[in-house]
Amino acid sequence: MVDVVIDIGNTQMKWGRCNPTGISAIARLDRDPESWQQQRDDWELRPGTEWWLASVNPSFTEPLIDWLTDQGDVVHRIDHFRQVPVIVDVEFPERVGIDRLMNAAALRSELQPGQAVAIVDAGSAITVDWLTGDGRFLGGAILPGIGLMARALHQYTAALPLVTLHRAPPANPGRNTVEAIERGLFFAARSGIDALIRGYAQQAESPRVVWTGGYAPLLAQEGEIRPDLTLEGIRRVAEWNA
Ligand SMILES: Nc1ncnc2c1ncn2[C@@H]1O[C@H](COP(=O)(O)OP(=O)(O)O)[C@@H](O)[C@H]1O
Ligand SMILES: CC(C)(COP(=O)(O)O)[C@@H](O)C(=O)NCCC(=O)O
Ligand SMILES: [K+]
Repeated sequence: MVDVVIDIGNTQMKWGRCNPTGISAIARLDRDPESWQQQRDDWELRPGTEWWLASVNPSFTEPLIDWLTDQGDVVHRIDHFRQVPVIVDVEFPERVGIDRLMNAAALRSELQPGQAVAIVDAGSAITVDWLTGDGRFLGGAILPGIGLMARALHQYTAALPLVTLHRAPPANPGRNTVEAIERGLFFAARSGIDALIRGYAQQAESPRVVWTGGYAPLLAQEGEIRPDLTLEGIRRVAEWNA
């Protein structure tokens, strides 16, 4: 059974309540067990609930697994590329973040021969990955996410404030420090992603572009936003492995 899927990233964990055909509800949670209890109650989960979990952040994961086990639940982990129905064509398949492979798994059944997919996951880090039309994951790029860049600028300089990016800034020159940082954060991310997709595309037909992650709505231009892409990949891999 696949009752709930969990995607544990470096900033947040996402829970997806599953029904036989897909994900019917999503919750974003932090490290606080009280919020887990609240969500478990809201979804009326009973002891024996089966959870399928993929994580890139062990410090988040162990306390959650202990807590779920204490509730009488069953936790299955997806933590190996061999559980995933894509060919992982990189130097060290076992080192690829499992979230990146879950995104690829989510798209596996939608692939069209000859049409590659660029997968942009904009969370704590940004990943820009390449999945061929015949289901090969070819790797990609990892760059700092917007929040991470903002914190780095603040933490490693004397004068720069911590800036939160709420909306896409225009490309005119910023007339104060905050405006200047907003432009820097946004265009570093967007232009980097653009350049990568264009670069990859020189080797193939122009790709389909699929966006996910907390910052996808801010950054996405062409292509589709799929907020639950990673959870959907976990659900599919869980169904294959259950
Ligand atoms: N609608 C949103 N819901 C949740 N997080 C959001 C949203 N919009 C932007 N964010 C930001 O996205 C980040 C989390 O993105 P996410 O993809 O969940 O990261 P990760 O997988 O690395 O934990 C947070 O820093 C949060 O500030
Ligand atoms: C690149 C990541 C940090 C992204 O994590 P996220 O931003 O989703 O929290 C994660 O996929 C990871 O830890 N990867 C391991 C190295 C690799 O993918 O090659
Ligand atoms: K990410």
